[in-house]
Parts: sequence; structure tokens; C-alpha cells
Amino acid sequence: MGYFPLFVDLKNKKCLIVGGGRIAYRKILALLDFEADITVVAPSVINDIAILKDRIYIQMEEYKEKDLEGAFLTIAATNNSDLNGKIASDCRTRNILVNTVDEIDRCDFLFPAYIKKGNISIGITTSGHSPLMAGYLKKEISENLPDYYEPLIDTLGSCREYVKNTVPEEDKRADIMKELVRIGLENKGCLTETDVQGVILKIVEEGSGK
Ligand SMILES: C[C@@]1(CC(=O)O)C2=NC(=C\c3[nH]c(c(CCC(=O)O)c3CC(=O)O)Cc3[nH]c(c(CC(=O)O)c3CCC(=O)O)/C=C3\N/C(=C\2)[C@@H](CCC(=O)O)[C@]3(C)CC(=O)O)/[C@H]1CCC(=O)O
Ligand SMILES: NC(=O)c1ccc[n+]([C@@H]2O[C@H](COP(=O)([O-])OP(=O)(O)OC[C@H]3O[C@@H](n4cnc5c(N)ncnc54)[C@H](O)[C@@H]3O)[C@@H](O)[C@H]2O)c1
Repeated sequence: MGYFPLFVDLKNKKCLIVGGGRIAYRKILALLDFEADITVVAPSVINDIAILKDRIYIQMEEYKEKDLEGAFLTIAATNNSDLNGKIASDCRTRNILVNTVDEIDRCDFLFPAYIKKGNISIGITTSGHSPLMAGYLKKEISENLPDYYEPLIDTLGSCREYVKNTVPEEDKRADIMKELVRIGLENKGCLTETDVQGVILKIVEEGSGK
């Protein structure tokens, strides 16, 4: 089996983290990167978590089933395996997605090693076989990702909006975008207004037999 890389919008969605140790902290940092609304429940938290108090809710209490109310997803990140198991089954009863940090069989989803550069998100998993290799792959991919990809993707996003609004035929829009990506890559990220207008004109006219 493998894990499907679903890209989820976490902005302002309640993510509950039970446990306040080093592993919970790593998960919090990842979720903060994607603007989640984070609640931590634990009788004690490490200082790195405590200093995030202006950005996350911290409930200094033991876990209760009631804490799951309104959660979009939950992470069972305590050092008590039985408790993590109970949190996972409480979530399953309530149809809440759960990640359990000490038992892959009790995870609905895994945390990836990820690269986030502007609108680019790359997630890597080894399906639990070697988290260290996932981190190694992340480093390798990141080092080989040209810096101009990020701004080029932003430019292509604006061009795409423009093309969607001005060219009615879907097949032509796809041909135009293909050509813009080709030029953008060839020119190492540089794509001018003249390039865009030139490509649109050429492809629209080709189809009309001019
Ligand atoms: C990717 C990353 C994301 C993150 O944590 O945010 C992540 N683990 C990372 C690091 C890491 N984790 C561990 C080590 C020590 C070395 C080692 O064990 O290899 C290191 C290395 C380090 O700390 O540097 C130990 C470990 N991990 C898990 C268990 C429990 C178990 O296996 O049962 C144990 C205790 C094992 C034991 O008891 O010995 C379980 C999981 N860890 C996952 C994710 C999920 C599968 C991901 C995948 O394989 O694709 C999964 C299944 C669940 C989950 O946590 O979502 C992050 C790298 C981020 C980066 O580099 O960017
Ligand atoms: N998934 C991973 O990447 C990964 C990596 C290494 C270790 N682990 C696993 O993660 C577990 C947690 O590691 P850690 O270093 O963060 O542990 P830790 O001991 O530093 O922290 C445990 C936290 O759980 C909290 N806790 C205990 N009982 C609780 C309760 N009843 N309700 C709420 N919170 C409670 C504690 O207050 C503490 O904040 C380890 O036991 C290990 O099995 C996972």
C-alpha cells in the first residue's frame, strides 16, 4: 500500500495536538507554516511551545474526549501509547482525521518531510519506513530546485488567470500555457508581457487559419 499525497487547506481549521513535548513541537511548527488554528492540550509543555502562546491556544490540562469538539484533525503526540491509542479511537468514532506519533497503524495521515517555497509545496513520505530518508530526500530535492521556479510560478499564475478570462477555447488555453512554461523555463524565469501577448496572438491566430 502507499499513501496518497492529498494537499489540504488548513488555514483557520482547528488542529488539536495532544501532548506538549519535542515531537508535538515539530508538528506545531509544520501546521503553523500552513496557518492552521492550533490548540495544544497537555498538563505540561516544553518552553519552545510555551513561547508560541500568542499564536496557538495552550490548554494546560490532561486530555478529555471533549477536547475533540470542532477539530478538523488531531495529533496524538503524548508519551503514553495507551492514551495515544484511546485518542485515535475517539477520533475514529467522531470521524476526525488522526495522526498518532508512535503507531503508524493508528494514523489516517502521515506528516511528510516537506518543502514550502511560496506556492510550491512538496511533500515526501517513505510510508513510515525511514523518516530520516524522507528528510534526506527533502534536502536533496530542495538543493536542486532552481530559485527562479517560485517567481516563475507566480507569474504563470497571473498569466493563467488572464488567459482564462480572454481565450474562450480550452484547448487553446492549454497550448498557450504550455508555450509560456517553455519560454519561462528557457529564460530562467523571465516571462515578459510581450512574450505573453505574442504567444496568445500566435496560438489564437493559428486556430483561426490566419
Ligand atoms: C517526516 C517527519 C515529519 C514530522 O515529524 O513532522 C516524520 N518523522 C520525522 C523525523 C523522525 N522521526 C523519527 C526519527 C528518528 C529516526 C528514525 O526512527 O528513523 C526522525 C529523525 C529526526 O528526528 O531527525 C522517529 C519516529 N517516527 C515515527 C515513529 C513511530 C513509529 O515508527 O512507530 C518514530 C519512533 C521510532 C522509534 O520508536 O524508534 C513515525 C512517523 N514519523 C513520520 C514523520 C511519519 C512517517 C514519515 C515517513 O516515513 O515518510 C510517522 C509514521 C507518523 C508521523 O509522525 O506523522 C520527520 C522528518 C522531517 C524532516 O526531516 O523534514
Ligand atoms: N512521529 C515521530 O516523528 C516521532 C519521533 C520520535 C518519537 N516519537 C514518539 O513520540 C512520543 C512523544 O515524544 P516526545 O519527545 O514529544 O515526548 P515527551 O515526553 O517530551 O512529551 C510528552 C508530552 O505528552 C504529554 N502528556 C502526557 N500525558 C498526557 C495526558 N494525559 N494528556 C495530555 N498530554 C499528556 C506530556 O505533558 C508531554 O507534554 C514518543 O513517546 C515516541 O514514541 C515520534
